[in-house]
Amino acid sequence: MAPMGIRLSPLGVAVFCLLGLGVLYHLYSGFLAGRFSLFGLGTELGAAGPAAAADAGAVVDLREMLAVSVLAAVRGGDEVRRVRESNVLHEKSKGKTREGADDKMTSGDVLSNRKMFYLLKTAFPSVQINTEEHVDATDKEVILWDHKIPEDILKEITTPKEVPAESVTVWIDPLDATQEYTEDLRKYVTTMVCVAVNGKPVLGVIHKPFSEYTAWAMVDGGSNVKARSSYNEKIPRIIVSRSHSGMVKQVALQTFGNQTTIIPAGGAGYKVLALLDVPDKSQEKADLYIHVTYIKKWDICAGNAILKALGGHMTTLNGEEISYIGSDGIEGGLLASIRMNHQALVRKLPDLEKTGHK
Ligand SMILES: Nc1ncnc2c1ncn2[C@@H]1O[C@H](COP(=O)(O)O)[C@@H](OP(=O)(O)O)[C@H]1O
Ligand SMILES: [Mg+2]
Repeated sequence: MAPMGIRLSPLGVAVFCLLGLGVLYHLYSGFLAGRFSLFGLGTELGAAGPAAAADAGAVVDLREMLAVSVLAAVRGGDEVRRVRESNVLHEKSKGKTREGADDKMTSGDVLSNRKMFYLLKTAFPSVQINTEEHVDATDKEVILWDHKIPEDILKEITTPKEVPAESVTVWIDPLDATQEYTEDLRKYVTTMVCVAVNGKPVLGVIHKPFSEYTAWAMVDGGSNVKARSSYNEKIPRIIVSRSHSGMVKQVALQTFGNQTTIIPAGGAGYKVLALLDVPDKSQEKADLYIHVTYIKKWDICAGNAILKALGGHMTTLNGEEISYIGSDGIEGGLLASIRMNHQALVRKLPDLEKTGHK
């Protein structure tokens, strides 16, 4: 304690205050410098790790994301086509599915993945991107987007649609129907991009590299594809997996009767397009898409977004909506329909857990 009777000099107090302010300034400017350097590193950290590393208040425009997603699907598709035409696929197995099928990968998957991932990551460094194939950080490719939004998108979606970057999850499937790709069944092959906002599918792109057809849609935005004018709800033609079918045929026939036509086909993207009015000649048409085995979110998110944008539905077989955040896969099978009473279809289907049809 200061002894009694000592008087504080006003000059001393002023010097003391100035020193204090200096210390505070020093500390605070260091903090700000740290913040700014983190912003500068946003791209680097974002590419290597979670989106949380980038700036927290960033927003992204979904219309721009759609433009880049279409470009990514087309560029990825160019790789898919180039590798197939070279006939050097470097096919290998990543492991087995739960049912014991080979989970295949080719150079087409890897090179398409690289193009698609880096195009999206460079344009939107702060968003979370989940992709089917491993991204090799040492084999980075910076592909710049020219910031041009194609006319057909501008015509349908007339205003920007901004959302917080941290609410966005992108799902990339660089080559859907890899099994069929290795068998040279080209019509089934697609590349897909999906954008989910808070786990809800909002933007979907499905591109067919061999017929150069692209379908895109944004929920509450617009689309370049539409539903067909009629569907057969009573005796539907049902499109199902040809290489991961499980008990799907039994489930379909048990639910809709023996008159029902079952169309085995490759690729989840192809099967969603089968429900729509697609001009591509190699595209079969169906009324329903059913899948009963485990499936990954990059296989289904784009189709889910497109169906939703057009007023259709994609749910688990129990009718539950699928959340596109968190785990990579879904357990409850898949039912996709459009212009039908989806919940009535769900009620018709047997409970797979009880019937042992899973
Ligand atoms: N039981 C399962 N386990 C893992 N992946 C599955 C699966 N059933 C389907 N898929 C994947 O879902 C996509 C569509 O399957 P299908 O053609 O059999 O309908 C394929 O994606 P990829 O080709 O992208 O791997 C396939 O690998
Ligand atoms: Mg797939």
